[in-house]
Amino acid sequence: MKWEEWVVWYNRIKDALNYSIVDDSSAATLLSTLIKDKALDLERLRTVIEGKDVIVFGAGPSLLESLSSICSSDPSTHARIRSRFVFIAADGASRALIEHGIRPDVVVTDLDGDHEYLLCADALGSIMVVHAHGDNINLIKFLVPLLRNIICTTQVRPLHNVHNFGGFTDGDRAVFIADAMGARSITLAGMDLGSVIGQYSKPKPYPVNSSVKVVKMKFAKQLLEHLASQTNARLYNLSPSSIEGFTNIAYEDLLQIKD
Ligand SMILES: Nc1ncnc2c1ncn2[C@@H]1O[C@H](COP(=O)(O)OP(=O)(O)OP(=O)(O)O)[C@@H](O)[C@H]1O
Ligand SMILES: Nc1nc2c(c(=O)[nH]1)N=C(CO)CN2
Ligand SMILES: [Mg+2]
Repeated sequence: MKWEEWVVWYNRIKDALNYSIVDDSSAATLLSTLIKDKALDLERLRTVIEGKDVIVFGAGPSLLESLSSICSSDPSTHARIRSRFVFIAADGASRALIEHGIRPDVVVTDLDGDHEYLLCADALGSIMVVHAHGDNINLIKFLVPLLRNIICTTQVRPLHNVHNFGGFTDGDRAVFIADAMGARSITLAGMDLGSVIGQYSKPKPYPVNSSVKVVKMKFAKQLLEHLASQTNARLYNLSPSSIEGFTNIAYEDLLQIKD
């Protein structure tokens, strides 16, 4: 999504959730300064995703069912899925993948997922797409120096080494990133959205089913439906949620996705 289009969404989200553009911008500048030229070249991410079929794993209640289906498949099916699809984990979902013995190819995070599993994913070689905002400045200071395979994003105006592909929550931002990197198809798993917050969405400083989280999920759904109206990528959804433009499919259909 181009900046001119994204800034309209950003202002809507900022106003609804009372975010500070000053704090969001300070976080981006901090991340840019911390990372200097340590960030991975964007071509590294494009090489992983361009022309490929991607699964974006969110931390919703249906995540475990999708992972169990993948892991309980016969070995040849499991191997075919693993070789054909790029696995992108949205923050807290990275813990579920690693617990199931699956290394995410990419993790999209604002660093409020389980730190042990974020650091583990980085150590396993996952590309860590780290998002800066006004409410994770301390997490940036603590975790970014510990990460090796890092690409940076912001939700305000991009900098030379901090990108803005659009998207708001880790899950929908992951879809925007996959689309920007030229994914052939994007399938959602664990992207239930709605008001029931999945167990892998690490407890934040608010009760799990808070109104804030529900507002975030609403914006995520609106953004995904907007992306669906613009992208050339084929869009599918293993989650039970209904997201306009994403075709609901059963796990058994996953390998039937045509290019
Ligand atoms: N029902 C759900 N519960 C939790 N996460 C969900 C759900 N449906 C979709 N997701 C996706 O999984 C991602 C999990 O990441 P994470 O728990 O870190 O949330 P987040 O984006 O950082 O939001 P928050 O700031 O509230 O933590 C979310 O960004 C969201 O897009
Ligand atoms: N300022 C601010 N921005 C965000 C926040 C948040 O809590 N505060 N949470 C997000 C979810 O990934 C994305 N962006
Ligand atoms: Mg997060």
